[in-house]
Amino acid sequence: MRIPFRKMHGLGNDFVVIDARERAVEMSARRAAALADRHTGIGCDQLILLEPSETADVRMRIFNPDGGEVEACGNASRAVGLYLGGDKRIETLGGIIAASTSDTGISVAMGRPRFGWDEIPLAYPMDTLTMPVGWEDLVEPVAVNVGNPHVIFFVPDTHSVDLARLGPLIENDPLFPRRINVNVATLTGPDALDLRVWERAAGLTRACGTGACASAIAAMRRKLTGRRVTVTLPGGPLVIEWTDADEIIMTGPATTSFEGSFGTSDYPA
Ligand SMILES: N[C@@H](CCC[C@H](N)C(=O)O)C(=O)O
Repeated sequence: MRIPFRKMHGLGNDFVVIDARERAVEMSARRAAALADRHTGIGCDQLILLEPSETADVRMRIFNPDGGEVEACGNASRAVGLYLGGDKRIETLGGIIAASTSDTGISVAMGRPRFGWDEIPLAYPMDTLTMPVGWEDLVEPVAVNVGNPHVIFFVPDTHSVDLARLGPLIENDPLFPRRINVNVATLTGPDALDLRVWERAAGLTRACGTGACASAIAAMRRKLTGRRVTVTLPGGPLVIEWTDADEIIMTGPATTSFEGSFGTSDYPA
């Protein structure tokens, strides 16, 4: 049997999107990891499975390239918004989010940020606005959960950080019982950040939508910026707003690259 898929990306953060709303597709960690493999599979940063939902218009399941299922993916949310069109409520493990398309791009209401040490989660209590921890030159980060867990370091220049080496050390530190996405951010203007992200289980990516949300919220909490910030990633910019209703709104592009199909016997569940 063959399963159709759509290859999409948001600012170069790329996805294999499988629409399983009409016909169920069994997804195991083994199958997700095999499909995501860039050498022997289709290749992607995350695999996205769309299923029927009882609480929203669609259920979006997100698998990292190691096959682990996770709570949130900002760039994939915009890609799914583009694919479905119009205004859609999307159920995720991190909560219900809402995507809408307009001339300026795709906006997603990503939910509320959480700051409690046990909501990140961290292994033990501490201040999440100025964490009393460090890894070499990366010190005193902010921790924010925007559906998934993030830690944000404000640095003088994101490009001078060896994120390929430090990212996995921090991601797998016992301080983070569910591991962590690692962000390094630089303030480049009154409401502008540069950002690079080491994604949990995916490594360095061209862009991370939830990383942009978490870093913008961290900058706002530290009073470095106003409540609407442009975050520029290696793949391009996203606009992040934190509304008075405590909702994070992310706006940016999404693109379809191509459509194809794979054989279930080539990628056993
Ligand atoms: N690329 C994503 C984040 C995907 C999930 C992340 N790797 C995690 O494990 O939490 C985004 O655009 O937000």
